[in-house]
Formats: sequence, C-alpha cells, structure tokens
Amino acid sequence: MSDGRPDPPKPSQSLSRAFAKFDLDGHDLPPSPAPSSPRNGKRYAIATELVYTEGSDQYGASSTPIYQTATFKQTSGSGGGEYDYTRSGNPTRTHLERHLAKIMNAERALVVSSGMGALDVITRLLKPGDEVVTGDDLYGGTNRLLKFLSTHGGIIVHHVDTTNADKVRGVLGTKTAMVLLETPTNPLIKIVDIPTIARATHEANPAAVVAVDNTMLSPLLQNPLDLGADIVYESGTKYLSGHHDLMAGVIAVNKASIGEGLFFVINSTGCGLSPFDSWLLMRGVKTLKVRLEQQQSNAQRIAEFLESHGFKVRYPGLPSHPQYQLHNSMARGAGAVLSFETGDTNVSERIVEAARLWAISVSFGCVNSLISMPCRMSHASIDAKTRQERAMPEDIIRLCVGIEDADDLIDDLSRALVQAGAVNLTTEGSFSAKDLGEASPKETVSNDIY
Ligand SMILES: Cc1ncc(COP(=O)(O)O)c(C=O)c1O
Ligand SMILES: N[C@@H](CCSC[C@H](N)C(=O)O)C(=O)O
Repeated sequence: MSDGRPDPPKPSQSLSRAFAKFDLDGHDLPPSPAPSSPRNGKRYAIATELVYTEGSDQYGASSTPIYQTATFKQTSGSGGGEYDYTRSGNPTRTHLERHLAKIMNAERALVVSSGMGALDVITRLLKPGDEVVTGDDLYGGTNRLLKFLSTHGGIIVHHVDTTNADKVRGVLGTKTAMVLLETPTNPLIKIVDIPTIARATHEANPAAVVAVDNTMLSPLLQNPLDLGADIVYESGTKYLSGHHDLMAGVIAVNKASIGEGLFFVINSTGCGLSPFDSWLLMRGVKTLKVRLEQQQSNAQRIAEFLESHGFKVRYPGLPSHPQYQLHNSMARGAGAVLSFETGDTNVSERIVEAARLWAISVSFGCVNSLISMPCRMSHASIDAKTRQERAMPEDIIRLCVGIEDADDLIDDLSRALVQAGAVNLTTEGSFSAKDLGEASPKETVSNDIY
C-alpha cells in the first residue's frame, strides 16, 4: 500500500462466498454472505456478548465501518468478489447479522427494512391454499398484512385465542403451514405458551413452521428459538435499536433451509437493511441491556403504582397477571410495555392528552416514555367490529416506559390522572381509580382471561 501500511488481510475462509441452495425457480441464485455465526459461538454473559464482536476491518476500526456502496468490484469476469451488490449482501449488514444471530441463539439472522418487512419476508414462504393459525390479539399491522394475504394471496388465516392451546389444536391440521404467535401480545399483554403450541403444531404437521414475534421482549428477555419456535422475528425499530431513529426488522432461524428461503426473498425483493441503518442498529444493540433493565424497573414501579390505585393493569411483572407463572417459565423479565383501563374512553383520552413527560406516540422500546390509545392509534387498522369481537377495550391506554426517572414519570402520570378526573381524591391527598366502568358499559368489553 502506498502509505506504508501492510496489505489488508485476505478475506477469511469464514467469509468465503456461499451459494444459497433455496431456489424457487430452479435457477442459480446470486451469492449470499456466509451464514451468521453459530449459536454456540456465545461464550460470555449477555452483557458482554452484546458489546463484544469478533474481527474488524483491515484498520482495526472499533465501530463497524459503513460500507456505503451499491456495488463491489470483482476480481475476474466471472465474479470472484466476496460481495457483488448490496441488495444481495453488504459487509456492514453481514456484521450485524452475525452479531444478532449470536445474541438470538440462532444459526442465522437476517435484517430487513422494518418489522413488517420481516413478516412480509416470512409470509412469502407461504403458498396459496396454505393455512396460518394466529392470535386474536395481534399488533394492528400484523393483522392488516394477514388480512391482505387472505384476501389477495389465497392464504387461509385462523384467528384464535392462542392463550388457549386447545383452541389452537382445534384449528391445526395437515394444511397448517405456519403458526404465528406474539407473546406478550400487543396491546392486551396476553401470554402464549410457546413450547406447548410449538409441539402441537409439529405434531399436526411436521413441515409447519412456528414463527414468534419477539418484539415485546427482545432477545435479552426471551429466546423463542430455544422454546421450540422455528422462526423468531422482531421489529428492530423498538428495543434493539432503542432510540426511535431507524426502522428495522430482524429474522432469526436455526434451520439452514428456512434461512436460505428467507434470504431468497430478501434478495429477490430488495428489502435488506441499508448499510447506514445496519450500523445504527449495531450501535443500539450494544446498549440493549442497560436500557431495557432501566425501562423494565421503571415499568414495574408504574404498574404497581397504577394497580395500587385500583386500575386494571396488564403487565406480566405483576403477580396478579393471570399468566404470571407461564410468562416467567419462558422469559427473563416482563419488558417495559403495560396497559391499563379506565372504563371510559373519554377519560382515557383526557389522561393521554394531559400527560407531559409521556409523548403521545405509537411504537415502544425507546429511551423516552410514550403513551397511546391503541384502538385509535397502533391498532386503528383493525376495524371497530373486529376489535369488539376480540374483546379489545376501547378505553385501553398503553404505556411504553423509557429510562427517565421513575418518580418523575409517576408524578406526571398522577397529575394527568387527576387532571383527567380518572381518580377520586381523598382528603389526605391520595387517590384511587373511579369506578368509571359502569358509566360506559358499551365501551368496556369483557376479556375472558382477565
Ligand atoms: C409486536 C410488533 N410486531 C411488529 C411490528 C412492526 O414493526 P415495524 O414498525 O418496525 O414495521 C410492531 C410495530 O410496528 C409491533 O408492535
Ligand atoms: N400508522 C402505523 C401505526 C404504527 S404502530 C407501531 C407500533 N407497532 C406500535 O404498536 O405502537 C401503521 O399503520 O402501521
């Protein structure tokens, strides 16, 4: 090299070109990066693994370089380069994918442009006539995509209460191609027994895949692949990145054939995560543990505060949650999303609007706290009739807790509750939730697990 530095090392064997075998059309596929680092590559405690990465570029860069390039020079007319085109693979993206595979206990991870992009890639493995079994409490965007697939893609979608394994068994069969689970669910915070449903699915059809949306917990708190899932996916927009400065989706698998199928779709459709967003997500992942532990401890205090004042709170960190034990058998924490009801949609709206520290926003998993009314915001794409059939209370408020000082968050929420007239003030200055449920029976829909 002209500056006197040693020549860059040759690409290692582990980075050598690999050809994906999954081929929907019977034609050769473009090169894919080598599979991500194996699950057993995890050697240290998670706090260490989140920040520790093996290898570097030729200059020893501490932060993964951003390979902001669309195409790559080849060594011969027949190719020969490690990468050829960023849609097919990019070193920054590969670095992130290997890191995520390690922390998600997966053989392979793939990153795409959003959480919905991840679900789109996964559901493209389905064929017309295939059946999907899924929950009756799902993120609104997930519900919308499944509805689209059933009206435009010939996919038969069964929505059942996935907290009840017998109801799931009732719709499983040889045509079941995919079981799609969220746990905890968004926004009703119901818990789904992943191992039981995964076993039942594979008994009904060994070829069926169980896909779990782990967005509400992140790999820090739950590893669905270790619980029997075949595919885990997450919105990287949430906890993994943690600052609401990017959109991303992550998919992780242990079966090579599924990974190759997913890669085929990503390369064919061009939804792989950009180099810059891969870099940003890599940066965010390193602080996942410190952020989420603080968020979770704040969420626990807020859940206890609301419950102690008589609100019906949904949070798996509360022993009163009907599936507290089940949740703790699968997860290492309750996360930082909780919801509660006031019994009156207007009162809920006033609380949301009176809060100052809590931004009125969709999304969650970020360092700052958010408040929202799911039926009007994140889940508004589920029509009112369906929401009612699925027992989604219109007055439900969702709190997505950040890393701020818990006392400040509680003070602000208390003030908003008082200002909205949601609580009865006592002469000593303490308060309890008003029994507003009776005042608006039409808007309070029963939810049989609560
Ligand atoms: C549980 C859940 N899964 C998936 C998604 C989709 O993620 P994204 O917004 O990154 O597309 C969201 C939110 O958007 C979500 O809440
Ligand atoms: N307008 C958006 C709403 C996104 S909701 C984001 C997030 N998953 C949440 O639960 O808050 C849309 O139509 O998708």
